[in-house]
Amino acid sequence: MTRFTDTLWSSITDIYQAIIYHPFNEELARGILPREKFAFYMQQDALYLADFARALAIMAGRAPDEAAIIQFVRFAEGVAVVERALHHTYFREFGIETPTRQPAPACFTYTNFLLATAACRSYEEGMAALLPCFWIYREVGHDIYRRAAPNNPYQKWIDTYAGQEFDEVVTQAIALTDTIAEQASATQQQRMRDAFIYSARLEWMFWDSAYRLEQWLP
Ligand SMILES: Cc1ncc(CO)c(N)n1
Ligand SMILES: Cc1ncsc1CCO
Repeated sequence: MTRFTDTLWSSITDIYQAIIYHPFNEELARGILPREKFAFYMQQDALYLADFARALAIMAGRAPDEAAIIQFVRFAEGVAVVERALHHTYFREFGIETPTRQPAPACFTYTNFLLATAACRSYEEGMAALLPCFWIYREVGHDIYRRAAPNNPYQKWIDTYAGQEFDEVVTQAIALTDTIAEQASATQQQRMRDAFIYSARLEWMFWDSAYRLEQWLP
């Protein structure tokens, strides 16, 4: 049986390919991504994850039953744990004492899309907007893990997203999305598809932004 989420994934295969072959991820896998670009990415990602956790917490407040409330609260907690472990390790390594407080355009666009969707659109759309954050990172993590150069300076990042723990969380997020979609109207399902695609595009933009060390103009 084809799950709703299978059709979501099929709709972003071109975006996913663009992500996998983006020079940021190619160079990260080969261990030759300039440290400056990874540091930029990490700083933006710290801002991103804080808002991602907020969006998950909003969804917890909107969830229709206890099981879903607990799921979203756990997701939010997991994000905070990863944020602390991963980012603080790399910040120490890069000698970053005060991480930036200024989101670059791609981060700003993405986090505000997630927060606005979680808060103001339907619960179904909120779920669909949040799903690529989980799912794309698992696939990218696995893909990079398979082709990663030995002694990769970014191995800890790769292991986080290629690991079993993250895999289990992502499987739960996909299952929850299918449960929500089963009860959704055709109109809501279409809105879920749209939200999923927007987030997938914004994922690509986030990596592209880091690769270009994107700044506000003006
Ligand atoms: C931009 C972005 N999307 C998704 C994840 C995975 O949670 C992350 N760390 N950063
Ligand atoms: C999606 C995601 N990103 C970092 S941790 C995590 C799972 C939170 O439980």
